[in-house]
Parts: sequence; C-alpha cells; structure tokens
Amino acid sequence: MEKLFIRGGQKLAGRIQISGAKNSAVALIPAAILADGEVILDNVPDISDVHIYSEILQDLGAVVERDNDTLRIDSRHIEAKPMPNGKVKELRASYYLMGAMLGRFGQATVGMPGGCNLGPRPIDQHIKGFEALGATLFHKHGALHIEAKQLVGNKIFLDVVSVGATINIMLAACRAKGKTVIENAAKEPEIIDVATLLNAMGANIKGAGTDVIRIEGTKNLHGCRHSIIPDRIEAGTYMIFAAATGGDVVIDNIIPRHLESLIAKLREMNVRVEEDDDAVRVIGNEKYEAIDIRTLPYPGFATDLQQPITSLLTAASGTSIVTDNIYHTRFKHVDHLLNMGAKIKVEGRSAVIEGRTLLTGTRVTATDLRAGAALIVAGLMAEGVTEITGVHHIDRGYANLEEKLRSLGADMWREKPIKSAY
Ligand SMILES: CC(=O)N[C@H]1[C@@H](OP(=O)(O)OP(=O)(O)OC[C@H]2O[C@@H](n3ccc(=O)[nH]c3=O)[C@H](O)[C@@H]2O)O[C@H](CO)[C@@H](O)[C@@H]1O
Ligand SMILES: C=C(OP(=O)(O)O)C(=O)O
Repeated sequence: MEKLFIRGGQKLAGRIQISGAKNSAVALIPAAILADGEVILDNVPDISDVHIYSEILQDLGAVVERDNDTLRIDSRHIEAKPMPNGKVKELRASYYLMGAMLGRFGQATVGMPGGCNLGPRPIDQHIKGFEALGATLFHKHGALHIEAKQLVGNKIFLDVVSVGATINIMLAACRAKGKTVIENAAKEPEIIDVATLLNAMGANIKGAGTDVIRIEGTKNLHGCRHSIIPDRIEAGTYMIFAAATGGDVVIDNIIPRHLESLIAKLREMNVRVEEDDDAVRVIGNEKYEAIDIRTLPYPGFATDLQQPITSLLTAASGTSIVTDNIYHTRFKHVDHLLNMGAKIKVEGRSAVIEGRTLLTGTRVTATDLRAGAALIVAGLMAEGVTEITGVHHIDRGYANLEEKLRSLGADMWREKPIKSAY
C-alpha cells in the first residue's frame, strides 16, 4: 500500500504548470473510437485514469502510443467486445464507452462505471438520451447492453444538468441520422473541449458551452490533432494549496475564466489573487475570513473543489458553511479532518466549519480523489507529519503531484511497499 507523507508548515512559493484536464481526457480518449483514422491528443495528463482508459482501448484492439504528453490513438481495427467487468469498473468515465461504441458499432455492452464513491451516481439521463436516439437497453453479461439498428436524431431535454449525459449523448448523436438537440445541457468547459475534438473529426456540433446543443449527424468521422484544455480542478487545488500555506505561487498554463467562481470565493475570504492571460498568482496571508459556498453546475462553484476548500476554511476566522448541491453526501473527508483536529459538523448536505482550528498531522485515508486533495491541503497546514493512505484515488487526477508540490517547497514524500523477492 502506497502512502504519502507531508510535514506541514512550509510556505509554498514559485511557479507550477498545470496539466491537461482529466475530465476532458477521459472523454476525448473514447471519442477517438468514432474516428476512421488516427487521433492525436496533446497536453494529456499523466494520471491513472488516462493510463487505464488507454489500456481499455488497447483491449478493444486500438493502437495507443504515448510519447510524453502526446497520445496517438488509432481505433480503426477495434472490435465491439463486451466490457462487463475489469478496467471499466476502475473509473467513472468508462460510461463514455457506451456513447462511443453505440455511435461506431450501433451496439455496446459496458459494465456500470466506477470512479469516486460520492453517494448515488445514477446514469438515467444517459439512458434517456440513448433511448431517444432509438436505442434499446437491457442487462447482459452483468452489464448494460445497448443497441440500435439505426440511431436517429431527436430532441432530448435533460431532467438533470449532467456533464456525463451531455457528452455521452453528443458522442452517439454525431453518428445518428439527422439532427439531435440536447436541451438543459451541461456547460462545463470540458464539454466544449469534446465538441471541439468531434468537430475537428468532421462532426457538426453547435452550441457546446450553452444549455442547448445542436448536433447534425455525420456518416464518417476522421482523424485529427487536438490539444486538451488545462485542468481547472487541478489548478484550483493548487490555488488552495498556495492559500493554505500563506504562500506565493503562480499557477501557469490555465484559463483563468474557468476558475472565476473559485477566484471570487478566495478573494471574499481575503486571499490575494492576481489574474494574467494564462496564469494566476495566489498570495496567501494569515487573516482569512469565513465564507459560505454552494456548489452548482458550471459556471457555479465546482463540487470537485468543495472538499479541498473545506480544509482551507478551517483556518478562516468565523464559521463557514459549505453546501454541496451536486453530491449531497460528498463529505467522507470530514471524519479524517476531525482526526486532525478540525471542528466540522455535517448537517444534511452542508458542512459547518468552525474556523481558526489548529490541525495536527496524523494517519488519515483518502476515500476518494478530492478527499485526498482535501487531506493534502490539511497536511500542508498541519503541525507535524500527516500520513495519507488511499493514494491510488489521488493518482486518478493529479499528475506528478509530489514533484510539483516539492518544486514549490513542500516537505512531502511517497513510500511504496517493498516488493518481495519471492
Ligand atoms: C468524469 C467526469 O467528468 N466526472 C465529473 C462529472 O461526473 P458525472 O458526469 O458523473 O456527473 P454529472 O454531471 O452527470 O452529475 C451531476 C448530478 O446529476 C446527477 N445525475 C447525473 C446523471 C444522471 O443520469 N442522473 C443524475 O441524476 C448526479 O447524481 C449528480 O447529482 O461531473 C461531476 C459534476 O460536475 C464532477 O464531480 C465529476 O468530476
Ligand atoms: C468525482 C470526480 O471524478 P470521477 O467523476 O471521475 O469519479 C472528480 O474528478 O472529482
């Protein structure tokens, strides 16, 4: 079992480069299944979700080659194999295999997705979309089997604003006959990124980034080259790391507009944030004020930053309330923060955080990806050493974490189990 150790109390300083977005990469890789040619992705993050997705495509028969942050995917010879178990259970975004395989082969058999356990994560809106396009669904081999003789465009109103359903429907619809309109679509930057790739492959998608997306189906999609947008959640996490240590850090290779809700909230709590064209500088201090946060779909405050900022708020003066409107029970990190000395009460879908508490290092567990980020924030602030297990969750979404944090002055290291010679 790998462990991360952090000796708290170091002020972070310097400049770091943000990697490509996990939530784009894990949609763009399966999107390449739709192309009758090579898809080259640049700025691909070095994270386990990307490694696993690459292996899934290889298992299907694709040729996938990685060279630094470039990934070449040739899916011309893939087969419509059932994928009930195994790697598809290791990440959430394996649900995109449903839309991509349905678009390419008119059928898909995919096990229910894994990913962070944040409470119930239904995919009824994905299913509603596939059915509206003419697909039928049933359980086979312990997985969801979806098939359609001919996908036909339709108007689909999403009952819930869903990133996954919006992208999955886009993937299938760009190979459907005629026009699909997705209403109440999610507006996350990653959706625009996927539409940009699909359009570069020859699709006809308009309106991505708004709540109405129009897709004119196309018979053939071809290869292309595309650079993945920066990871706004990784960037936001480093902004919180910087603020938590009272540091002075430039976070580079980002799109500051994607982080407006976090920047506004950090400023409200008295963190200095300076914006440049493709970077932000975060200058921390020791006089933070309590604030209230409500997570919402983009451009609202991202649920994926809720857990890390909860740790930061333990340092603010006064009582903060953080409400997660997307995942009502996304508070598994709180028990571990309590073990470090935090004073937080979870009430319904809110965490009530009493500020100005001194955290001390102890043994804690990352129960999911951003819970891990929250524990790193706490570890950086804490007195003494924090030992974090559950590191595989963190590795799903943070590329070169220790290297990046150490380059900013963090006292941090990883212990790997010694492999037995027998
Ligand atoms: C791989 C990926 O991109 N993951 C992100 C994606 O997850 P994911 O795509 O799974 O999240 P959704 O946007 O679909 O979920 C938003 C809300 O809608 C609900 N819902 C969703 C689909 C559905 O069919 N029915 C339904 O009720 C969910 O339970 C949740 O309450 O967006 C989340 C919300 O920004 C982020 O936390 C995840 O990091
Ligand atoms: C919840 C997350 O990821 P996933 O949807 O891939 O589990 C996340 O990135 O915070």
